[in-house]
Amino acid sequence: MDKMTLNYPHVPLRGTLDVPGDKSISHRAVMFGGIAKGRTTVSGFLPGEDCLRTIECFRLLGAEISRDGTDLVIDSPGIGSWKEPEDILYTGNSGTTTRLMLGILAGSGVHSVLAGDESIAHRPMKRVTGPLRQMGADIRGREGAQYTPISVLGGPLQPIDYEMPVASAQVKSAILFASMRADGTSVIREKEVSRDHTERMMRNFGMEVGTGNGVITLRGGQDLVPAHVDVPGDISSAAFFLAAGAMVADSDVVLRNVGLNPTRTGMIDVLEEMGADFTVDEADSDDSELRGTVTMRSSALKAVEIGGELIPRLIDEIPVIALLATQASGTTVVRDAEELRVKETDRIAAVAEELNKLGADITPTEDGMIINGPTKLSGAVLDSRGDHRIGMMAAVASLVTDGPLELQGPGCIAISYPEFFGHLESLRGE
Ligand SMILES: O=C(O)C1=C[C@@H](OP(=O)(O)O)[C@@H](O)[C@H](O)C1
Ligand SMILES: C=C(OP(=O)(O)O)C(=O)O
Repeated sequence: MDKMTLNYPHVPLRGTLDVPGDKSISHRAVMFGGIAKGRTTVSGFLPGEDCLRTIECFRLLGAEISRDGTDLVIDSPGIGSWKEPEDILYTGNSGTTTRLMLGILAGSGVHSVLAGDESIAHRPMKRVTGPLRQMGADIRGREGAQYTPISVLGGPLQPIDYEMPVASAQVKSAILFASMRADGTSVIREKEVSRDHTERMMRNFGMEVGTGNGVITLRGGQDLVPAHVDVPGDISSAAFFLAAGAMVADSDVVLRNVGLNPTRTGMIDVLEEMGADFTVDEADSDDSELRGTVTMRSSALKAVEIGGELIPRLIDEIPVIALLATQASGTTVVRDAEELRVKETDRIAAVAEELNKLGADITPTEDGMIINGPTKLSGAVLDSRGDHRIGMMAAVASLVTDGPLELQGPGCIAISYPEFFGHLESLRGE
């Protein structure tokens, strides 16, 4: 297994970073570009492993995808003229690819089989295959289509009126993609609003979609007009350096091009409540996805309570927020976050067990964790468990440990942030 020794505690972080492209938006740009007939171009695309899996799926379906300088160019015959893939659609470690492709393929004209890595094979899929079957989709898979491998025989679909049982943009987006091909108008009702990149991108590609008060309405059969997508930086990647800048003494970090879609900025709200010293400057843009520069300086931090509607707005940031809480004074409580148990790893167990090896005081609960701070952290051997966000949390933890930290399995970080270690070194002045 790959491993590395991180031995740079307590050095102030200083400098400016351009945050790499948003993973959720990069996936969706390829998906809309692959569905629409004609040429779609994408700037700021994230070349992370998960997004590359999405590209490979669309190549097998007959889209030509190439690079033109820094832009990604997608030439597609359109969903109506896809070819039947000659191989399985391999989704790797990517839940977003797996779940959204299910919704897209359900209303296509092809037969396909989806499978991913060992982590994907244990992530629940019935949350998607259930409503898709209600729409008439022909889907088969392991344990009643709960787990991959899953096969989809694309065909005609009926519209659905669906109340979301979990706050999940992946479930919502899969149903929206299927609804695009359904014969009639579908309605999706969310109790807690999840990231809305799919809805925004539908408008980008010339579609009409109704949104407001947690209700999304979409008429099936609309034409897509290929478009240009300008992907903002990923706030979920920026989160690691926002946390590092806030907790490593004497730091001053400028993060440019951070995506500021309000359905994603829960961490900004939490940093404010913790007493972090930062400014946000929104950039002028006529794009539907807000973006801007965040400047973070280190300061004393205090504990927070995190739960309810905030959770979907910061779900992927909870590992690094937990690390931050180990350096804040007081007891931080995270609740309503049981979804963390079905991510790439069980992130409640992984965060508590790994950070406690450094001397943190974290008690896992059914739906979150209780973190007592501040605690002094000391170097130890941590394991990413193949989960990119746990790997990056551990690497950022090494900035505040006494003594070196050995990280086992750092390679998975390329899933969402291939430039992570280069960026970390540049902030340390190397
Ligand atoms: O739609 C998306 O792009 C994502 C939605 C979230 O998952 P859920 O929909 O399972 O909450 C998030 O954790 C994941 O990293 C990306
Ligand atoms: C949960 C994540 O991604 P996915 O569900 O696409 O694997 C993540 O990036 O933290």
